[in-house]
Amino acid sequence: EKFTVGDYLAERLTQIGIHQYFHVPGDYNLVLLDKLEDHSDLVGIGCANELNCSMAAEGYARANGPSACVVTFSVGALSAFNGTGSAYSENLPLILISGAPNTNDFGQHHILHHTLGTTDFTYQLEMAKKITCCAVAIPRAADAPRLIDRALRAAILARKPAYIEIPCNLANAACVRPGPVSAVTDHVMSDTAALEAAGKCAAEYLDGKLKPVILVGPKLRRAGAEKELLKLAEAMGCAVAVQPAAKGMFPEDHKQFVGIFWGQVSTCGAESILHWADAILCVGTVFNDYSTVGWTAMPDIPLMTAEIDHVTFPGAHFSRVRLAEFLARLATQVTHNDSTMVEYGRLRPDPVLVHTAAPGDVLTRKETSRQIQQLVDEKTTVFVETGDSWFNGIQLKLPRGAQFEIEMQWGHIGWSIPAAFGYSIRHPERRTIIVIGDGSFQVTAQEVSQMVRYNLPIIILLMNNRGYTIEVEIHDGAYNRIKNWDYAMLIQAFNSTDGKAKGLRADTAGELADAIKVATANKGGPTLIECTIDQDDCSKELITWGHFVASANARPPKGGGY
Ligand SMILES: Cc1ncc(Cn2nnc(CCOP(=O)(O)OP(=O)(O)O)c2C)c(N)n1
Ligand SMILES: [Mg+2]
Repeated sequence: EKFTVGDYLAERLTQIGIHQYFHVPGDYNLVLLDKLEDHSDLVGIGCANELNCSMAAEGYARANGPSACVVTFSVGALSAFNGTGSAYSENLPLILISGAPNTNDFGQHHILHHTLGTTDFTYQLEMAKKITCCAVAIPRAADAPRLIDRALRAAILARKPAYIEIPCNLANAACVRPGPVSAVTDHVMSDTAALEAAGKCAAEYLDGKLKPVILVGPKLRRAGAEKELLKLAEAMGCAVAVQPAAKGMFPEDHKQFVGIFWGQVSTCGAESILHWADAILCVGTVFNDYSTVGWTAMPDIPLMTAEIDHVTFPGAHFSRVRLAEFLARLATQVTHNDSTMVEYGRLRPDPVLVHTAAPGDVLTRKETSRQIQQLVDEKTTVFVETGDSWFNGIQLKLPRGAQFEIEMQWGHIGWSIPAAFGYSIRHPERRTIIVIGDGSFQVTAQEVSQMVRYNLPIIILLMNNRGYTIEVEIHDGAYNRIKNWDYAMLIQAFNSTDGKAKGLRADTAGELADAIKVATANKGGPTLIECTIDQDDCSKELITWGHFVASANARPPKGGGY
């Protein structure tokens, strides 16, 4: 049996830990899909469209590390670019694989279907170069091993997406078998001298401070350094705050957890201790306009930042220092200093009494959050979608083991439906819950049908506040109104004759409680619960945050702009 380029790719994908890949077929990738399907350790998962396919791969990557999305040329890839952009901005090694025109058509002035109708087919590779850390197009079968290995290795080292373009007549072309996978997966370890120096300098720097704290950012998990961070935090004994995009990356039941630091919309009084500190060790942090509440919550002291592959603090920079190794090294050298925890003990806000609505009460956002909170246990992963769901989700208390997924950097509405689907394909043993607004749901609703097909008991809490409320709070206009759907009924449509999904609607607190009982009992498929809440029932955090983001967007151009 001839070993081919498609077999080479299939073998490498399984070797780097991918066992399910997401695809939408098209005539430029059918032979390639045959090859991937032939591999005994690979399972192809079909999606309704390439946007959702790429977002499913993005969600799979959150659970697995590497992930793969296989699409057809141009009409497929350009939609998949959106999930690729999400993977880039969220630091996930998604491998975007696209079929491409027959090599005999290149340079022959042939006009081909699915292309722009010109004889230049290079535009897709050029675009892919901008949104990946490595983009390759295989020109001949002999080049396939070198180029495929280069792209996969780049993605794994950088935790960024890579792009591989395979002409439709090369997938089945003869190819050599791959060499040891360590050539692709072995990490570049820290430079020992740099690691040594960084640990020593950082320990001295922190020793010179009276009240150091740690701020955890979303790149911590991408660097695989959560365990080392926990050890360092316990060695220091200081307060640990978490950025909203990193929620769940430090245990919230830990005695040193002081809340989500998000400026004026922080939780548990985290901002009070961040502002009191005289040193902030920022681990994998991302300070963007949303996480700094329109630039109003940038810490105002010089920062010490530990990144995936370097460390900097006032007067120092150390390259080639891998985050996990740096944190482990520092934990052995740092002096215990719990001054910020002592102070936090005096600042910690009193626990808020959460009101329990009566069963007949009209359903509110707060009551919905209270009931969702009861669903979250150590085996639960909560996906929160762009919208007021961000603010409601951030308030959830995560028990040890509970996971939280959010897409605050890319912020593509609708991401959570396909992403949670992809995540759940990799972690069917976890309870996956999605908290999503009506506007976002309308973007990618089709992928609920894959949850039906694969009998995934995902619970979707659809917060129907009749429109784009997060946008209303930033800047309102008629464009923020949308057509309402019968969301519960839509789920019946996805069932057709054989599905096990349930679509429910809750107008009162009692109906929500009953619906949640039905959802947790429904093991054969997804359950969507449409929570009808008042259009103005949105979090005060969103309103506050919206004001600052709106004014950040409204800053006039420098020098009058002409
Ligand atoms: C792909 C994409 N297109 C447009 C936007 C802008 N945007 N951000 N949030 C929204 C509205 C979200 O509305 P919902 O999901 O209903 O959420 P809430 O009403 O805020 O609970 C838009 C239209 C976006 N974030 N992503
Ligand atoms: Mg809405």
